[in-house]
Order: sequence, then C-alpha cells, then structure tokens
Amino acid sequence: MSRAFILLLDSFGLGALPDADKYGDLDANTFGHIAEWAAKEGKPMALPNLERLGLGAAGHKASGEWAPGFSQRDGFTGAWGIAREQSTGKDTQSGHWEIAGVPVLFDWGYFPKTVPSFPKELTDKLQALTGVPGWLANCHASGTTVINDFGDEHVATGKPILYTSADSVLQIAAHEEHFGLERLYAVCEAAYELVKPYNIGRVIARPFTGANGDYKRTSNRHDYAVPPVAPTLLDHVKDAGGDVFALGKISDIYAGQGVTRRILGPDNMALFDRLLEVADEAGDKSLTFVNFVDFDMHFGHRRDVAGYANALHELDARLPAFMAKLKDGDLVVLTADHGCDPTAPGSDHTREYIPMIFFGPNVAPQELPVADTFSDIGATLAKHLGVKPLSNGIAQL
Ligand SMILES: O=P(O)(O)O[C@H]1O[C@H](CO)[C@@H](O)[C@H]1O
Ligand SMILES: [Mn+2]
Ligand SMILES: [Mn+2]
Repeated sequence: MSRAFILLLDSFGLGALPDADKYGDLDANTFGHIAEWAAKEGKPMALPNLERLGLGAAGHKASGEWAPGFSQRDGFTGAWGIAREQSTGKDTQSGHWEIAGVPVLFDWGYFPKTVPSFPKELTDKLQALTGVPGWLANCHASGTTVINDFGDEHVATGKPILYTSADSVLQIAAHEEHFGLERLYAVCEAAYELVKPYNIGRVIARPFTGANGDYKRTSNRHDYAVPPVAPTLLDHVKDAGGDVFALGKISDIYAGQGVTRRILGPDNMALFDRLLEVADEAGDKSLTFVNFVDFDMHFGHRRDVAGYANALHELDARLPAFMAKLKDGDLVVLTADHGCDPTAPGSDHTREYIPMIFFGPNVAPQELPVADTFSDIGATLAKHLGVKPLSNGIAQL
C-alpha cells in the first residue's frame, strides 16, 4: 500500500531566490523574518515538530541564516531540502502547477499598476453583458482595504468593486445582500470568458457583508481559474485509479482537473480536521493535497506578522496527530507555493525558495540537494505511488 500527502502552507517561503531582484524581492524571507520578529518581541518561535523534520536546516540552506529560535543542527527525522521555482511568476497557480509537474513557462497577462488598471474595452464589454451600472476602484489594491474604501459607494450605487494585484487576477468584490451572491458569481463567469484574450490566470469573486464603512469578506469566495495546460500529478493519480482528495483551495487551483473529491473548510484548523479524517479513509494509490490558505490570505497579504507566527504555532502543534495516523508506505511532503513575507513592503507575494520536506514511516532522514524545480516534489510522489512519471522534475527519493 502506498499513499501520498501534500501539506502546502500557502506562501511559506524560506528566503529569496537567486532571481528575486527581478521581482523586487531581494530581501524577502517569509520564515526567517517572522522568526526574527518573534525573537525581537521576546517570544521566540518554537515549532518543535517542524524543526525536528528539518525546517530550521532548510531555512538555513535557503537563506544562509539560522532562524532565531531554531537550535537543532542534526538528528533530523525528515528528508529535508528546498526547491527553486522554474515558472516565471510568483503566483499560486504557477507554484501549484509546477509542484504537480507543469511549470508555467509562458507569461501570464497582468493588469498595470495604473488607475484605471483594466482596459476600457474589457470593462465596457463586461458592463454591457451584465447590466451593472459601472465600476468602482479599478486599480491594484489589497482586498480587505478596498471593500472598506468603496463599500459605502458600492451599496449606494450598485457598482461592483473591481481590483487586481501583482498576480494574474481580476477580482470582483460585491455585497452579498445588496448586490447578491449569485449575481456576483454570474458577473465573474462573464468576466472569466472576457479575460481569456488577456491571458489572465483567475477571476475571483470576493463577496462581503457589513454596513457603514465596516465591511468583512465572507467565506463564499469563488475562483474561476484557467485549467492546467498539461496533465498534472493529479491527473496521473486519477488515471491510475487512485483517489485525489483536494482540500481547501486545491480543486479551484487546478480547475477541478484530476480531482476526485473536493473538501472545503473555513480555516486552517478546520482543514486540518478534514485532513485527519481523510488520513483514516484514503486508500492505496491515493493523493491527499491540502492547501492551508490562511497563511497567505489572512497574514501574508495583510502583512500581519504576529498572526502568521501564531498560525505556524497552531499547525505545528497539530502535526503529531497527523503523524500518528500515518501507515507503512505513506509519504508526506510539507511545502509551499511562493513566499509572502509579512515584513516586506506592499501586500504582494515574494519570489522565494519553498520547503521540500518529506517524511513518513519509511523515509530515511537526509539532506536533499537543492531542487531546480518545484516539480521534483510531484516527481517524487509519482514515483512513490507508481503512477505515470511527470514530464518535468526528477524524483528526490
Ligand atoms: O488582497 P486580496 O484580495 O486578499 O488578494 C490576494 O489574493 C489574490 C489571490 O490569491 C492575490 O492575487 C492577492 O491579490
Ligand atoms: Mn498561494
Ligand atoms: Mn496570495
């Protein structure tokens, strides 16, 4: 019996990649800077389970620095390493697809950092198709800020809030009750068709509630993503008859391609609960892929260092419960999809190394060579499961 698990901590980078200067991210180090901040606050990070697997050593390998609070230098229990991104972007889709064997070697389209950010032709067409009275914002923005800046005007006029970021995205925010959730989804579906010529990765519906300048996003976010451009690890597992359990955002990121079970949860800890359930249920040749999005969505983009540190502590504390459920023949990898250093300027992702830490009952502890592509992760799991090898990446174990 062989099973595979991917635990992906969304945005948990370990330090700037050699080409990070091209992205304005020369000094980025999500993990290291959080640990430095915690030490300065007088409450050093303690992630004993992740540290034992080799997290501190992987951070050192990526950045040349030992993160404060991480004193273990040997005797690690995981096969630990780091991986470089081959894709040209630093977005979620590129990171996830590359892990699964499909690096994004073409350039996504991006909307410029101007006001308006979106081409008039596009917004005019979308307005005509959907009948909305016009648009608000139409710029680069942080999603939690933009709904408070424009929420009152949106409620008064019925104009949706349109914004983007350094990622290849078009995001539409609208009030769940005043504008209507289904209506927002319909506008996003129309937008998804219209952005195709612009090579945009995702349209995201961002519903919110609240009143009088005080608005909060709801969990009814919905992503309309371009499907992977070639078969991924998920497809190979499904084609071989294995189950592919997609927890959290995973199904959306691969546009449902190769997924046999889509399991959602409102936050990291709820997703961890689901992971424990799936660990009991998953059978031979299965892939269980979970994306812990709070790191990115609630803390990285929001530049909330304390929140990020706390979320890491919460996850670390629950790892033993997951490890207790592992069986002979299980292979787990702990990884990320890009960085989002909460101490960096702005609110965007950062171009960083990702952790590539394998563990499981049969994994021999060792230091792995730096992977030239995130695809080494998927290639290792494909070999472990005995499914069709990926067209990119080499097996590290
Ligand atoms: O600021 P919010 O709306 O959270 O947006 C973030 O979430 C988007 C998709 O993950 C990213 O492109 C980034 O802009
Ligand atoms: Mn991400
Ligand atoms: Mn993000």
